This record gives sequence, C-alpha cells and structure tokens, in this order.
Amino acid sequence: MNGQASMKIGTRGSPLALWQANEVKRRLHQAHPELPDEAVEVVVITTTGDRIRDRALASIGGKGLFTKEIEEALAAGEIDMAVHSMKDMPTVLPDGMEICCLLPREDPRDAFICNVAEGIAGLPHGAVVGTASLRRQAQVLHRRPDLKVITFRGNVATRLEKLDRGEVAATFLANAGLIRLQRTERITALIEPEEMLPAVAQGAVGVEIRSDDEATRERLAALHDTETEYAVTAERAMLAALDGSCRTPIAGLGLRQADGELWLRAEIVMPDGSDRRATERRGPVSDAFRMGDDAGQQLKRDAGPAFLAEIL
Ligand SMILES: NCc1[nH]cc(CCC(=O)O)c1CC(=O)O
Repeated sequence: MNGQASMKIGTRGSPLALWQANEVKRRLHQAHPELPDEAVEVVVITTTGDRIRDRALASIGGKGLFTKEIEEALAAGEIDMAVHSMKDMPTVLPDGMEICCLLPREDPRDAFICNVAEGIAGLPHGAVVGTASLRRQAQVLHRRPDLKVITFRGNVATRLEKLDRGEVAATFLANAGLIRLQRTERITALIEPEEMLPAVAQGAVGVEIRSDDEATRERLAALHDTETEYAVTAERAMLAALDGSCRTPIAGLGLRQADGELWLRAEIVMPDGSDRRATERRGPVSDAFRMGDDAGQQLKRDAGPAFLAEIL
C-alpha cells in the first residue's frame, strides 16, 4: 500500500459475496491491528453473472461469468484484491493474476432443504427438486432417476421462498453459504460426501491479486491457510485436467486423513444421472497437484469421448 491510499477489496454484491469480502477485511485488521478501519475498503462490482437472472447459467456457457468484471478492475488497479468463492473460479486465471490466499475452509458439504422428507431417499416418487447446479442435478438423478429437476436460481433467500411456496419439494445449498448467512435453521439434513460429493473447492474463499503486487501479497500472507490449499490444489488440478468448471457435473473433495495423507475423491456424472465415473487417490500433501491431475486424467480416460461430450 502506498501512502494514504486505502486497500480496495473488490467483490460481487450478493449477500454471500459481501460477507466473504467483509470477512477478509476483518481478518486483515485482526492480522494488522495498526491498519485503521478506513484503510481497507470493500468495493462492489456487478458481473455478467449477476445480470443474468432468468436462464440456467449452464446454458449460457463461458467461464468466469462471475469473475470477468472483477478481474478487469483488478488489472486496471481500481481494486487491489478480489475475494471469490473458489467454487466459482475458473481453473485458469488471466495472465498476471493469482490466488495468493485461501481462508480456512468452511464445511464443504451440501445441505438438503425440504419441507416434506428427511433426506433424498424419503422424497415421494416423482417429486420436483430445484437446483441450478448441473452437478447436483446429475448426482440426485443418479440416485433417484424418478425425480424431476427444475432450474432454480436466485440468491439463498429467494430459493427458500420458492421452496416454502411449494414450487419444489426440495433444494440443495452449500452448507458454507448457509452458515455464513446464518440460515442453517433451514437445513433438513447435511449430505455426507458419500451420498453427494461436493463441488470442487466448495466452502473455500480465495483472494486474487496482481502477481506483481508484493505489498498486498505480504499483507495477505498472514490470512492464508495451508490445509485448505492442499485440498483445493488437488481438487482444482482434477477439474483442470477435465477442462471443467463450476457449471459441469464434476465433483471432488480432498480431506486430510489421521495419518497425514491427503485423500482425494472425484467423480463425473451424466447430467441425466444415467452414468457415473469415480476415482480416488491418497498421498502426501506435497503431491496434491499431481494426485488431482492424475485423478482427472483417469476420469477422462474412463469416461471416453461420448461421456465427456455430454458433460463439458
Ligand atoms: N455457485 C454459487 C455459490 N458459490 C459458492 C456458494 C456457497 C459458498 C461456498 O461454496 O463457499 C454458492 C451457493 C451454493 O452453491 O449454495
């Protein structure tokens, strides 16, 4: 930071994004108590993804719908850092940008929210489930081919209202988001990874900077969580090997085991639930990237061109 200029944190304006940006601000002040409150400023940036409300994001295609405008502001020096849900981050960042900091990961599990059943298995035959996530759609249809999945967008509050109006029997949301927005009272059940493997990097918040901005990098170093880095590195390497994104039916979760090894599980599922490929790896955390890349390559080989054409 030079002179009197404040550090600017760029973020989307959704309640969840704002919470995450303010959490980075809070942690910056905690790590650097000498920083006055006004030295760190949260700047809201509207993205293409925020403007599109009426269509399934998956049908629009293109990566980085929620990151493009924010990265442009970062490149232009209008902001000094961008706070993102790592789940929504493309695997390839623009030249000159990097994620230098990951906050300690929140619970990566999905939450099942429903007014008529205790879990997926208890849903009535043919029940309607709402989700905007191709991954959740594919996974729930794989388990329950009789269910009907409809596209379900909007922020957390909007989705819960639609559920209460009976538009759908159930929906899924990331537990991490519900915890951050203090809406966990709406959770019917948390879904174990064995039942529904979460999205790559779900629950992880990352901070992106310009690679040449040493001052901001140093400030953020105190906030970085290496445990989160191991898991997210393996998961994102797997996603990158498949050339996937948060809009593809790909799931992955790295967990540190009691013996210190990293355990990575990964799966790809046909959007209609009709087919699934899964693999796992165990190894030292120093191999996180290689394990993820290897798992992704294997899923690619196992699936073959026809399967891949359906999911990418
Ligand atoms: N794609 C939207 C999105 N991006 C991150 C989260 C939740 C928070 C997180 O995973 O860190 C959500 C909402 C959801 O999937 O329920």
